[in-house]
Amino acid sequence: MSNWPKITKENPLGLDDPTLLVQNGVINGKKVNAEDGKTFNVEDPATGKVIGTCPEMTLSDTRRAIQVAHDTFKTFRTTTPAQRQQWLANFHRLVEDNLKDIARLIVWENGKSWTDAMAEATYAASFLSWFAGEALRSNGTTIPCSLPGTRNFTVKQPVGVCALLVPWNFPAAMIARKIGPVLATGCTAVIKVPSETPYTNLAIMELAQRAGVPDGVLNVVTCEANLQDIGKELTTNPLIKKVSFTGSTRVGKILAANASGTLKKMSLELGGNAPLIVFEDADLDTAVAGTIASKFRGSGQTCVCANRIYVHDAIYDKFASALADKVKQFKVGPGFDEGVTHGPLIHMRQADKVQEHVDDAVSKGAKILVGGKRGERTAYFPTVLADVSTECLLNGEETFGPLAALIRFKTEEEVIALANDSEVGLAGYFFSQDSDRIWRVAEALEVGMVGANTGAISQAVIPFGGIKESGYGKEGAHEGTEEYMVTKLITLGSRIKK
Ligand SMILES: NC(=O)c1ccc[n+]([C@@H]2O[C@H](COP(=O)([O-])OP(=O)(O)OC[C@H]3O[C@@H](n4cnc5c(N)ncnc54)[C@H](O)[C@@H]3O)[C@@H](O)[C@H]2O)c1
Ligand SMILES: O=CCCC(=O)O
Repeated sequence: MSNWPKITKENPLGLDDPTLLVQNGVINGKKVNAEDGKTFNVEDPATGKVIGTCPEMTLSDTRRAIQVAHDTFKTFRTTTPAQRQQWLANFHRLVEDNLKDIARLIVWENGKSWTDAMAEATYAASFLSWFAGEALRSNGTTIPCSLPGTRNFTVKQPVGVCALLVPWNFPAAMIARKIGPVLATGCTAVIKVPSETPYTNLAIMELAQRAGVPDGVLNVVTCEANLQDIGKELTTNPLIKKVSFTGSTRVGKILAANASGTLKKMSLELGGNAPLIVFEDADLDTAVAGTIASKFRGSGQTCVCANRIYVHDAIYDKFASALADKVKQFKVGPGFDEGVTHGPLIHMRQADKVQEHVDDAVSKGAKILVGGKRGERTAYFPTVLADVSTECLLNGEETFGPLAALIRFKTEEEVIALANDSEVGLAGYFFSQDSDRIWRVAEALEVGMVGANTGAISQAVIPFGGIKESGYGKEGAHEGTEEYMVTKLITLGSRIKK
């Protein structure tokens, strides 16, 4: 069955609800253009065709959005948890009702396959339902006193105005993971959406408004050329009290340096370079399925994608051939095409990087088992490389593309050292049926998240985030709510007895 939407002049992206295509920023609940009227183009990565425009918002537009979020915080912080839970529950229902349109927007601007896009839309909705519950769980504590005649309490309060900088690789799920706790805790936000994928973000904002979220709580800035100035404003303006960024480690460091001037609370979900280890005692089918789930999601453009795949010498050839057989069955093409399993990459430079990593590995002795070449425009054929050396570029930086690089190892000690030899530590995976080894390796891997006998870890209920240069702070789970709150101590004395 083809997933191509029915396109007309009035409904150029073929949405069931064409009013979900919003081509404006949002300030104080109003759809706005840039103050100077400038726009930038949004393209379909599969064809390079322009699918619409968005305002090239400016520094003064951004300052206006920040002021509105600041003013709105004064009242929004006083709303009850039950009221905010209701807004989030309505919002969740509206996203569920419009999953197909959200998936269509993801395919149009990010390029994902239809199956991947539907999975992302569903994943996005799950954050709203989780954080609807979290709105009711912002409990403080009572603490036994060590000072006579006093009592200690803590209360959780919203941190204030948040700057949310979201990436293009999960245009629905990442904004949902950040605005869920903003709404649950009573914060307000200015959201800088990526120039590659603004429409999915803006459709979700439209649904938030329809769910009853008050004007001024969620404000959206769209920009392309003005990115650096706006990024700086959002991380230096004193009215902003928290910054949450998902993107590259390079940009995360710039933003953290900016934010240090006013000591903002920060969450950074940055690059990964995930090791995936297949031990000699792994169940082969589980290991192959887990590797595919981890490596090829979003055509490899996921921060938790396996990047270095270490396979024990004793099962190396069997594993390599089983993985290659599965990858040969993938179909690459525009995300709406029938049977397409993997869409194009987001940019030409992303496809160039995959080619660079393949060429480098081959020049150092790797063999191409499948793929190893580009498709139409930004597309890259899912690739399996065998006999990859530990000296290749991909050992030091994530490919962020559909390249499975198989590296041979002989001992557990050796492979743990290789896996941990990285500046980043977001996710790590391994496959083994030995329960002692499962605990030993899970505890030894220097990462924020471990998948043992699975390649799929992402859920709204888990504390998602890394260590080392993969950043700090967690998203999702109760930890993800805590990131948007501050703990205030109240010590209550009693009247002195005469
Ligand atoms: N952790 C993730 O989920 C994630 C997402 C996207 C990209 N990446 C990493 O980044 C690499 C390159 O992707 P890219 O070319 O989009 O990366 P990039 O570093 O240019 O940009 C990453 C994100 O940061 C934003 N950004 C860039 N400069 C900014 C600034 N000065 N102020 C504020 N925001 C800014 C961009 O809009 C984008 O959303 C990928 O190969 C991958 O390693 C990681
Ligand atoms: O790539 C960033 C996040 C992906 C995920 O939540 O699984």
